[in-house]
Amino acid sequence: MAINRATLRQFLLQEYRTHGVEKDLVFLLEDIATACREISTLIRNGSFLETLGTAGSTNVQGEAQKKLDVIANEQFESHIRNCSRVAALVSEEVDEVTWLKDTAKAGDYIVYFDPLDGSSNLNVNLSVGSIFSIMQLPEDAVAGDVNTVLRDGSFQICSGYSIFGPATTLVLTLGHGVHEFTNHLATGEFRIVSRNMTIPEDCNEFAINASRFADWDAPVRNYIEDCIAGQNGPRGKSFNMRWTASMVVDIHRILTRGGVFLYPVDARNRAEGGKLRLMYEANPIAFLVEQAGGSASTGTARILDIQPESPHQRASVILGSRNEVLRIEEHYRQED
Ligand SMILES: O=P(O)(O)OC[C@H]1O[C@](O)(COP(=O)(O)O)[C@@H](O)[C@@H]1O
Ligand SMILES: [Mg+2]
Ligand SMILES: [Mg+2]
Repeated sequence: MAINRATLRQFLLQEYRTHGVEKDLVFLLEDIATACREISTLIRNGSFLETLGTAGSTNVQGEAQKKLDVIANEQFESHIRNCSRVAALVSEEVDEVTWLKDTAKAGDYIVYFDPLDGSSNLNVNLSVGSIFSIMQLPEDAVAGDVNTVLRDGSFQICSGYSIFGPATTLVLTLGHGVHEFTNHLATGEFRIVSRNMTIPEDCNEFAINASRFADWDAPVRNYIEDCIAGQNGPRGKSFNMRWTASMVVDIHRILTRGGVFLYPVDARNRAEGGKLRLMYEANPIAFLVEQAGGSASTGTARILDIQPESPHQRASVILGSRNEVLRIEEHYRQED
């Protein structure tokens, strides 16, 4: 059966013609798509390749690395190296910034990535994914200087994620809306399945790890209690809850049918500044959410305005349907 859905390449070349997206970025995104396809196959065959266990090493976050965290990182790095315009890599699984060039030329790319998101779900056959963000080197860039890669999220020219679930999905933005592709198994090509994904302003579904209830600050507790109070409560409507422990999967649901996702700073993670990482989790997702008409906040500030101080810093993450995020920000204001 002929599939008259544009391939990723056809879509990207249209972006090149319509929005002047650089040809090098088109090729880089195709390399990243290939890495995602490879990772998806390695995960599906994990039981036979014996890659489902732990690697015996820890990353800069102090987390025990899964074998597939390391393998996925290698896949990303090896495919991204095909693009001669990439100057630096920032990965969740590598402590230092990886510089691919000795001299830094303004406009060259920096790729930030979480090679495997939701890794606690790996050996229980639940969906996981990868997240990436692309920025360009500033005029005053200095190769080898970590400050060169510490740009705030509004400098992103592209971000996206892939999900390795029932289908292998790729969702991305180049600053002109959010678009979803599915990997067509017979041809191995990513083909477009949804253009201009939009998050409804209102919703009745929240995603939060409720087991941390006792650690939440008052604004989050008050917001969730109001939701759980249901029809007879201050919200006058019932809410549903979902939590998959894979951020990409929770976000994909929100981009598809609305909702709000919270991983706030709380009493247990305050010392680290939160759980999720700014450069390769919060920023890329915030760019997608804003491009889809949603909001992305720390509770007190816009995530994309945060000036980073270190490549692996964490952030409070509250994002999704605009009116819910505004309501949560109002709870923080009242607290202040
Ligand atoms: O274990 P918790 O507290 O539910 O946290 C789950 C969160 O941690 C993460 O797994 C962190 O990402 P990594 O798997 O890339 O470290 C998110 O995907 C997810 O939203
Ligand atoms: Mg992650
Ligand atoms: Mg990860």
